[in-house]
Amino acid sequence: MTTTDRRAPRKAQPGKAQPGKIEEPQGTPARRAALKLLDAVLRQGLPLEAALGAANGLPNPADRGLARAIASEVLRRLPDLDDLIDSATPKPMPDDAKARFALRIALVQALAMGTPAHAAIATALPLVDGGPRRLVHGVFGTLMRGEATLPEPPSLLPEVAERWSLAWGDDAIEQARISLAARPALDLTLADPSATAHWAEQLGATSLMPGHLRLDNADVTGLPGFEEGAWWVQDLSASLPARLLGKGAGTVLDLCAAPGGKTLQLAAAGWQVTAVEMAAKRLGRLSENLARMNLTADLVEADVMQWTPAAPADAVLLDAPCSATGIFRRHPDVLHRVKPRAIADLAAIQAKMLVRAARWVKPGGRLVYAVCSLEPQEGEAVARAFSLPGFAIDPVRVDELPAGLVPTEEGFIRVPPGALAEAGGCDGFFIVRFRRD
Ligand SMILES: C[S@@+](CC[C@H](N)C(=O)[O-])C[C@H]1O[C@@H](n2cnc3c(N)ncnc32)[C@H](O)[C@@H]1O
Repeated sequence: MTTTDRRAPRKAQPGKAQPGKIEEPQGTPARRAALKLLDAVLRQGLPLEAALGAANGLPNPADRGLARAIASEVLRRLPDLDDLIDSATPKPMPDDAKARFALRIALVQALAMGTPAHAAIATALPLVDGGPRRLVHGVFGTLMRGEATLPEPPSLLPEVAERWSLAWGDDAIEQARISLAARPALDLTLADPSATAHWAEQLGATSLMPGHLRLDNADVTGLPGFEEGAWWVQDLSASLPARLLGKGAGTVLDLCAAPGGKTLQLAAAGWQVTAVEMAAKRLGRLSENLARMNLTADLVEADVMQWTPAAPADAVLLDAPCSATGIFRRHPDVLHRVKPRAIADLAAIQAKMLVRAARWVKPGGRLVYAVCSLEPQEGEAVARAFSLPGFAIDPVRVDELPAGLVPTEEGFIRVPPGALAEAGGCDGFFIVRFRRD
């Protein structure tokens, strides 16, 4: 971790203390915010990104960054942290006990983030003020004295390991654990793939296929090419669906479009794009992204399940709303929030959306369906169940993929956990392309 707070907790300054109010150690507000974030994800089922806006009104950006880093690290290591806590408590603490949250926050810092143990516990204890401070202090002390460690790589939540082991095999579980520990690289997509070598040199990046660059995480806005709109941030896997439609050949409907990585790709490839998105705020971001890149698309704020285009299109890309379990490396909250029931509900919506999208494809046109999900119910099962007359799978060719990825026997792209691990990995994805007679 790079965002740590190694400052020892400081006592309140004498002149500033308010009568009757116990001053908190410096650093506690960030831990309090981390607690709120974890509560929002684990108890309310909110995405961490959504909780970040709602849950912490911290004025200091460094504190906000620290709160987010602590919460993310807890989510990466939750099963292992809980095993440690359970090994040191006389009777099991409820999952949602504040004491358990405080211990998770203190332990993850001391054992995985390089925070000195005394600072980790001193800043976490106020989270249980008026409650079991002695218990929290005692459990933390026992574990520290016993030189407790967290396993590397972190363990997956048992229910996720079971689900993915059934879908992708035990080796994929090991790979998923390794990718959970690693910090994903920063991937960029170039507006002009023919300039890949030029930008790779400018940015000191590697490239896994034309139009793709990979570099260590960096301050994006400070990189060469940002201002002039030479590239945008997009995981390699997320760039594959739009690539399957090739160079612009008429009109394309980009359904469920924001924040617009695929809209940008399609517009840059010369398509006449209509981007449909129902979330107004996200559509605003798409519009800003287009402006920075100096690209154009018709933007429609609408629910794909209600909206109908004025005319069919030469191509339709449906990047359907999904569980997003494929992006667990950057967003470990998905591992905890996404339950089998939600996956089944999403799969039902995706199947309906795909049929709707298909009706808007001109004869001779193509349809791409994609989800950033590692759940076969949302990917393979939706593709196999799709049976509109006149449509057939247009199998993906190996030369359309980065070296190391191959299409499945059915012609799908399935990016499982651990794909391209030696090159730095990529998000889990499912993609299928159909052609209409
Ligand atoms: C996976 S994200 C899309 C990512 C996007 N295609 C990109 O490349 O940047 C799914 C998007 O679908 C939108 N969405 C969900 N249900 C929708 C619906 N019924 N109609 C339109 N948009 C929808 C969500 O607001 C979200 O922005």
